[in-house]
This record gives sequence, structure tokens and C-alpha cells, in this order.
Amino acid sequence: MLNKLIKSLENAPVIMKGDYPYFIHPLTDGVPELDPDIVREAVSGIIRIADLDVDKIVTVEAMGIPVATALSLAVSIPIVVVRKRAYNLPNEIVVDQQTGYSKGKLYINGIEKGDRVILVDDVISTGGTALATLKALERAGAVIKDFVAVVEKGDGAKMLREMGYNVKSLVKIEVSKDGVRILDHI
Ligand SMILES: O=P(O)(O)OC[C@H]1O[C@H](OP(=O)(O)OP(=O)(O)O)[C@H](O)[C@@H]1O
Ligand SMILES: Nc1nc2[nH]cnc2c(=O)[nH]1
Repeated sequence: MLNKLIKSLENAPVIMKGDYPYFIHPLTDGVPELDPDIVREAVSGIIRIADLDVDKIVTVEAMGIPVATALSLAVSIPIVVVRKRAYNLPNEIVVDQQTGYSKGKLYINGIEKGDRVILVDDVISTGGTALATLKALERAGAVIKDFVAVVEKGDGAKMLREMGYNVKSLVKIEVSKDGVRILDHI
């Protein structure tokens, strides 16, 4: 069911960002070209495991957008994109984001108190991005049903599960300088 996604992850090149082994894949980087079948596999997988009884799909720019958009089209639920630049709208929520290789700020607009949401992203690794986003969604008064990442790498998902969040993923991988190894998948 996730055949093309898994095969392409197994063949993904890895580069070092300092000490951080970073895999490069069409769904998570936009390069090389993204096969629509891979997006379809990811969307079908999310629909299979996620609680989609929600008002809004929330995703984080940039590489959450392709999969969240395809999911939105499939289930007719609108998306809100967490941005990396300010709009200075009333009630904008600003949080610090840290990944294994970058630091920045996230800006959340468009979430109303009581909105039932699912957070969708292409990857979870350290969990820094997801945690910052989940905290901001809580501050906005959203009811967070699920967080689904297409690819789970590292310990971030485990940390968030231990904090009580519903974290799901389609494929779990281990990444080293030598390449990507598939550990588990739905
Ligand atoms: O669990 P973490 O360690 O926080 O890593 C996960 C985040 O890293 C990637 O985004 P990135 O910040 O690289 O931005 P991009 O989507 O614009 O490439 C990915 O899209 C996740 O949002
Ligand atoms: N493409 C990609 N995105 C990431 N986000 C967090 N870690 C990674 C990674 O290793 N590769």
C-alpha cells in the first residue's frame, strides 16, 4: 500500500547538516520530482489511521503543504498553514521552532477557539516543530485530535506521545550517514 513511498525512502540520499544526517526525498524536499502516486499513498495512509472528524487540517510550511493540500482535496476539509513569517494580524500566535539543523519562529493565524484540528506534517524528527505548533494550537484554544507525520525519524514522536499527544506516522525510519533504513510502517 505504501510501496512507492517505502521504496523511494530506502533509496533516499543522506547529507550531513553538521552532525545531523538529513535524508532528501521528493515528499519532504520537493526534489527530485514528486511522483503523484507517492502523494496518493501518503493521503490514503493518513485517511486510514487519522481522526478526521475535524474542522481544519493544520500544516507547517513549507513541506507539509503538498501532503496537507492533497489530503484537504480528498476529504474536503480546509487547511491552515503555519507560516515562518509574520502577518501581525490580531491574535497572531508566535512560537519558537527548533529542528536538528535550524531555528526560527512560527506564526499561527486562522485558528478559532474550539476548532477541532488535525496537525499533518511530512516529517517528525526531534519533535521541535510539532511541539511548538501543538503548544500554539493549545494557546489558540483548538481541540487537537491527532498529529500525523508521513515519516517518523528519531525520538520526537516518542517524546510527544509521552507528553500525552496522539502522534501517528505512516513510516518509521532510521537515518545515518550511510542511508535510510525502514524500521516500521502501517
Ligand atoms: O521534528 P523536527 O526536528 O522539528 O523536524 C520536522 C520539521 O522539519 C521539516 O521542516 P523544515 O523546518 O526543514 O522546513 P521546510 O518544510 O520549510 O523544509 C519538516 O517539514 C518538519 O516541519
Ligand atoms: N527532508 C528532511 N526533512 C527533515 N525534517 C527533519 N529532519 C529531516 C530530514 O532528515 N530530511
